[in-house]
Amino acid sequence: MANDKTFPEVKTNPLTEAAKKRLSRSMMFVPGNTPKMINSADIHGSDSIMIDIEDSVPITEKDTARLLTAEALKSRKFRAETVVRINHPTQTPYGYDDLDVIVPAKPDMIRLPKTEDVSEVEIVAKKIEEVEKANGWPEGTINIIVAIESVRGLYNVREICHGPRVVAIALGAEDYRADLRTGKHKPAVELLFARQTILHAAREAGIRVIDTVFSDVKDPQGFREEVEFIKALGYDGKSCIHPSQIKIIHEVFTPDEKEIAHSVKVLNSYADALRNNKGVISVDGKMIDGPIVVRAQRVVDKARAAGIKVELEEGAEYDVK
Ligand SMILES: CC(=O)SCCNC(=O)CCNC(=O)[C@H](O)C(C)(C)COP(=O)(O)OP(=O)(O)OC[C@H]1O[C@@H](n2cnc3c(N)ncnc32)[C@H](O)[C@@H]1OP(=O)(O)O
Ligand SMILES: O=C([O-])CC(=O)C(=O)O
Ligand SMILES: [Mg+2]
Repeated sequence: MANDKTFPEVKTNPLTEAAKKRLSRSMMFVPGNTPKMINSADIHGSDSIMIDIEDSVPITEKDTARLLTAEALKSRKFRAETVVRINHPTQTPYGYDDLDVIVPAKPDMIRLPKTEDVSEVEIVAKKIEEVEKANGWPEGTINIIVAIESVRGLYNVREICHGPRVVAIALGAEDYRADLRTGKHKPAVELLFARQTILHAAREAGIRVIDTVFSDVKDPQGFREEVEFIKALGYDGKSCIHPSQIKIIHEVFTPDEKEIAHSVKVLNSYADALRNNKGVISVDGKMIDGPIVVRAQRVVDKARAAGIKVELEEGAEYDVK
């Protein structure tokens, strides 16, 4: 049973509630003109599959990719969350055609790349609303993930995060680096401001936040270090381009036994303290109070979402969003 002690409300878009229950550690890009990769994508176990009809698809293949993607979505049920990256509706001549074909195929999310202004989100949201209504689907059947890939987008990020149907945001670092006129560094100092800014805007709006791709598939150690880094910043998950990167993301983002055991101890001890009218206690020599309890509950929630059984004593559960 949930404990009735309340913590500060995290503001949320109501449409995010269903989306938030999903695991969102890994989002794998799959080029939309590669039927073989689309067909096998689900077996690799990423939390989300992002079929791309934007930059991994050449102009000559846009029509094919759009139709193949729609057909795949309509003809089979994916275990993973499905996302389709469309071409931008006003920056390219392909975006409206993408929306016409992809939205009726009912992906879980549309990814709007190179988002610079909330008005662009409104174009996508309007199309989704029309299709949902025409088909009698509940509002929020299809939501939007925006990608920030330019300085202009970054400066407008707070408003974009509050755009209609926006439930998640990602950084598109390759385009962002190009716009910034910098290159790739190790560690990626050039991305720190964007990563932090996007993260803060996402938290303020109560939406999920996913980091960019790491394109060197042959450098698993470098990849792991980057995943650990963005997790430490506060990100919910990471995009990837190759199945071999999924396991690393899940290892980093799934709480381990030690972390879970400590969180359970914190929650049980705190519930016990409250029963004894104490608001602050010590567990293993460390002070425990409200914010530490919130973090412990999030560890338990993440572990359970990943399929790990975690039991807490009566009255030690919190709804921390
Ligand atoms: C800046 C940006 O916009 S980044 C986002 C856009 N980029 C993308 O979408 C790229 C996605 N990734 C890919 O296309 C590929 O991984 C590449 C081109 C990078 C490398 O491809 P390959 O050389 O075929 O990789 P590799 O041989 O190691 O693949 C091993 C297996 O995994 C499959 N695979 C590789 N990447 C993916 C993927 N992203 N999705 C699904 N399956 C994949 C291959 O089809 C292959 O399957 P098989 O063993 O059944 O033949
Ligand atoms: O969004 C991503 O991670 C991939 C991308 O388009 C970019 O880096 O420009
Ligand atoms: Mg890009």
